[in-house]
Amino acid sequence: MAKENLTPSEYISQVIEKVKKRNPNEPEFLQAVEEVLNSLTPVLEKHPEYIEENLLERFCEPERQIMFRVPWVDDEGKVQVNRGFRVQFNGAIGPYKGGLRFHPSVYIGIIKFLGFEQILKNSLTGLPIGGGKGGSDFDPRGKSDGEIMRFCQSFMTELYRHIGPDVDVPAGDIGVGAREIGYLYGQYRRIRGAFENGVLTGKGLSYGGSLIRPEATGFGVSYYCQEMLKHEGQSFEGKTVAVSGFGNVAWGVCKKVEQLGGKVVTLSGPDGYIYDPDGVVGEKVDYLVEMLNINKGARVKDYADKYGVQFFPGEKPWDVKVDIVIPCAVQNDITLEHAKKIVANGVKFVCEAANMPCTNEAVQYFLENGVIVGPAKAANAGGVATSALEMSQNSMRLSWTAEEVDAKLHQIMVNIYNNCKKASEEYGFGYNLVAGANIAGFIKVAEAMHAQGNY
Ligand SMILES: N=C(CCC(=O)O)C(=O)O
Repeated sequence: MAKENLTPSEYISQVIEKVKKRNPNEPEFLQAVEEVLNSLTPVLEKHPEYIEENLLERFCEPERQIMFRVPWVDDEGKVQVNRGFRVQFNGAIGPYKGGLRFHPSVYIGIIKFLGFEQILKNSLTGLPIGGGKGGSDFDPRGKSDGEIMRFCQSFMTELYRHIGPDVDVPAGDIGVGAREIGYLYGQYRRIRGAFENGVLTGKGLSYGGSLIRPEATGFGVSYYCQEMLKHEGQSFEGKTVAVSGFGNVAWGVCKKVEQLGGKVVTLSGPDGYIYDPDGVVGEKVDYLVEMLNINKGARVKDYADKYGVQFFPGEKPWDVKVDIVIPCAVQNDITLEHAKKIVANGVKFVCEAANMPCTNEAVQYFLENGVIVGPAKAANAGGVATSALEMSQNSMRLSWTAEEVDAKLHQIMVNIYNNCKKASEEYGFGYNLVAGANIAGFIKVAEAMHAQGNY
């Protein structure tokens, strides 16, 4: 059928079928695409030209997918080989921008789901940044500092030819923290022969990093969740929060939730979860920073042993009766079964801090049962937004204070929340932040793609 004869929903179904066929065995990428496209029918009703110019199929196909070999030498002198990726998904509104994930689970499908989400997330920040993502199946856990450095140097020896401050600006994600960014940037500068510190974000303060960037994702999701609570006439004051993960994002959430009057009572890792009824507060939040050093092979059980709290081996924290759930670990952390337990516990707020932490079935169940869901592409945009603020500081060759950056971050998150709410209402979804985020994020990119011609 010619495109112009398709209804919006027929066109969306056709695009989803093509994405399935073109990207077999990439379930996470397909999950991300279906979740977004199924919100866009009213947008296509308003913009039939997007069907005529097949904009949606272009939106779901990365502009560029780069894959490369990463050989490196371990401490025993043996040559190891990993695979590196960079997906430059959509550059219509700015240079590609997105993290690097170093984790054994990484394959092209993971990078494409992350890159696809990043397009909409970066658009929602209101800042001029396109969507991209990269990484490797390299496992940093248990590696020495020297092995991490040699891997990063080899990874950048390939990646540098594809990136630049106005081309593609990588940053951290799972397994890539300030240390890795430092080694990556050092190799980039050595090869490029130019300072160009705007090429990576999450840098150390001594060479152009931004204050608040380490805390930004956790702070941002807390600000977004605060707006969700305000809409119901509530606040974090006296609230208990269940968090999964115990990395950088969880740390920022613990710190900001405490500042806002609440307390996080669970943390989780691959080994299980802890329950601390007194809350992960005060110096216990600082201990999280120590645990962040993955080289120590840190386990969340270490927290339970240190503070004498309950540890539940091999389990997830979704049985715990709390007021708010904020998943900060990995994709598909909350399944439909978990969602049923969370609803049965009377939880009314789920705010996604990790990327795609709930299955589509879990999100649907939450929405059907009166739970307010803050979607990851909106709620966890504080990290990349602060990365863009780092880029701004680098371009101007100046540094803002922590208070200035935190205030800008807070305002960005309030704007994102308001735009999600407004888009949802305007396009007939009522108060549905999930649909609103997809619509608000898509509209700006679609307008830019339309204006730039149908390539
Ligand atoms: N890992 C990040 C941050 C990416 C960035 O700061 O460019 C994300 O937005 O998922």
